[in-house]
Amino acid sequence: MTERVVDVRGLHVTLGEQPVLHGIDFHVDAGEVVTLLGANGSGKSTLVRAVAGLVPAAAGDIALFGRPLRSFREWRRIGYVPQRTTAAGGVPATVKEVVASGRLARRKPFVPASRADRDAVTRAIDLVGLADRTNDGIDTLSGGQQQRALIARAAAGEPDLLVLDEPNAGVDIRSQEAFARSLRTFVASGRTVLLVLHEMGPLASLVDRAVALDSGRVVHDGPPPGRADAGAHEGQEPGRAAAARAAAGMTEDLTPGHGAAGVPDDHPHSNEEQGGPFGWNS
Ligand SMILES: Nc1ncnc2c1ncn2[C@@H]1O[C@H](COP(=O)(O)OP(=O)(O)OP(=O)(O)O)[C@@H](O)[C@H]1O
Repeated sequence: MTERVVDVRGLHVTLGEQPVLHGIDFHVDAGEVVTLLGANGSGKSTLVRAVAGLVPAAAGDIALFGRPLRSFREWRRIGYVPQRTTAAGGVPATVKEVVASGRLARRKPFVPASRADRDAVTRAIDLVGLADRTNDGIDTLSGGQQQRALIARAAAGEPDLLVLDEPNAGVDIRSQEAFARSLRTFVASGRTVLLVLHEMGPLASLVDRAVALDSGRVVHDGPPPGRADAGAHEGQEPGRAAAARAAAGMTEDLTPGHGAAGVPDDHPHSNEEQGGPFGWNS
């Protein structure tokens, strides 16, 4: 049976005085790539932050890898990349140092990095296509490259679930494509991804399922918008997805012509990169 990696039931979240999520039911199964979509302020970041244990639930339940959040301790199984932050942060650090910091949860305290730690860092840097920038200062990288370094930092911990909040926001198309390639390698090893997106862009062919939020409620859970079977999923009558999409304020960017339609043959689960050059299976 497929493992349920994220299981959210009846989740309510209130921030300050404001109710933000209103009874969210939502799940991610092992090996899935699930995207959260929706207009600004619909609650996407709040939902992933709740899943990452960063904001408390007012009501409802969240389970990770089959364990209730309150007793979940295996945080090293989760790599979380928050919404765009600068990787530099005023600290003079190289790409390698930033990425290596993502390995700390796997290391024993006060013991030098093992061969496995060093290899994991090298693989993560390769994964996001920054091998030629390994020893460069993080502040010399473009915004998109810094974002890739943060993704590599999350990947260095070899998580089973990668949670990414708008990894492509403000990122140049070259970095978006590099990220899509690295994500394809990551999911080819059966790992799981939950990500917030505004536009699917080069990631369209990787996404298995889209969950759209509108004002803190789920209004669509099924094939990504624009895909041929969208709206005919889980008993939804055709056309409902389009209505949900409109309600969620989604634009034509998510519709055919922007890559969401016509899923190419190189879908991750049948991908020639199976196992990957970076050893995600190891
Ligand atoms: N710390 C906070 N205190 C009070 N309200 C907040 C807080 N953080 C977010 N909100 C509100 O919660 C709602 C959902 O915000 P959230 O950031 O989750 O939406 P989003 O869908 O991720 O938006 P965006 O696409 O702009 O990032 C918004 O109305 C926002 O103003």
